[in-house]
Amino acid sequence: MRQIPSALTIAGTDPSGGAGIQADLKTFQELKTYGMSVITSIVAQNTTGVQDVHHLPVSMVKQQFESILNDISFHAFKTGMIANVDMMRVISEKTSELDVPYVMDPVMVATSGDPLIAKEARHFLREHLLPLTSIVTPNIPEAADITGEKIDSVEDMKSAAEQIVHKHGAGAALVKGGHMKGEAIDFLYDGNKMHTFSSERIDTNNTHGTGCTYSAAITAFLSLGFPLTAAVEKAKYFVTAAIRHSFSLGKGNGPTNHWATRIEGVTK
Ligand SMILES: Nc1ncnc2c1ncn2[C@@H]1O[C@H](COP(=O)(O)OP(=O)(O)O)[C@@H](O)[C@H]1O
Ligand SMILES: Cc1ncc(COP(=O)(O)OP(=O)(O)O)c(N)n1
Repeated sequence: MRQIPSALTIAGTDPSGGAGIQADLKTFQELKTYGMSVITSIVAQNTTGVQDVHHLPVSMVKQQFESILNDISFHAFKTGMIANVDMMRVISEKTSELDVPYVMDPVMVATSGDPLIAKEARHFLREHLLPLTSIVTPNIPEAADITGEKIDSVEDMKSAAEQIVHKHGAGAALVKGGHMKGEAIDFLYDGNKMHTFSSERIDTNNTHGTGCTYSAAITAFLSLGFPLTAAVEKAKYFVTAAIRHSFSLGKGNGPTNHWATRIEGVTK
């Protein structure tokens, strides 16, 4: 008998519930995956931006991770906001001992423009964490930061995806086109082949937490046993439905709607 699918997220919090750990756990739940979490930073944020951040001591991040590792196994895990090099070092040490798919959302800056990780942490992420991933899911500014090259076209997106795998050692790279105009096109390069996932662009500003939700959905589908390309295809469908049913909340960019994806039958 297969165990209940389970997944872990290592990330920061969002009290308004649209991004971070909260979005990840809602996504796992919708996709019938038992969710667990290691909190890296407590972020005071809402739909308008980030008001304050408290990074947990690295010993506490390590202890949370060990509490899980010493007791429970899981089928896949993801990382989101990892604020500094000390936290990244601990996470990379533990990750190199694991043998389950690792999905990295290389969170750097919130859509509001507020930085979420230290500048010097970007270098560590690129050098030490990326090579441990099964897949990394950068948006366009994040992909440009990793490769050091501008991304202005779909050709640039594809080239970034290839470089992130061949030059920087990621297992696979999904470069997301949410920040481009026109269709919402993402490119997955798996080391051999380029795959394209596209949807119509939905006319909404309520996209807070889309990257978190997408990477959490990929993690959930991997924990359910789907191969990588199928997991991304299903996750794209899931995040598109969540954006289609996104709603106004607060004074800024509202969240995607994890629950409403049931309306479209994504989670059957
Ligand atoms: N307005 C939109 N309509 C449809 N899909 C979108 C829209 N905005 C973003 N997406 C999709 O949501 C996912 C998250 O992408 P993106 O916004 O680039 O990431 P992030 O939230 O990390 O900045 C991608 O699949 C992207 O194509
Ligand atoms: C705690 C935390 N982690 C990540 C983000 C960024 O979320 P993302 O899904 O990239 O989308 P935006 O919220 O930036 O639209 C965050 N805000 N908080």
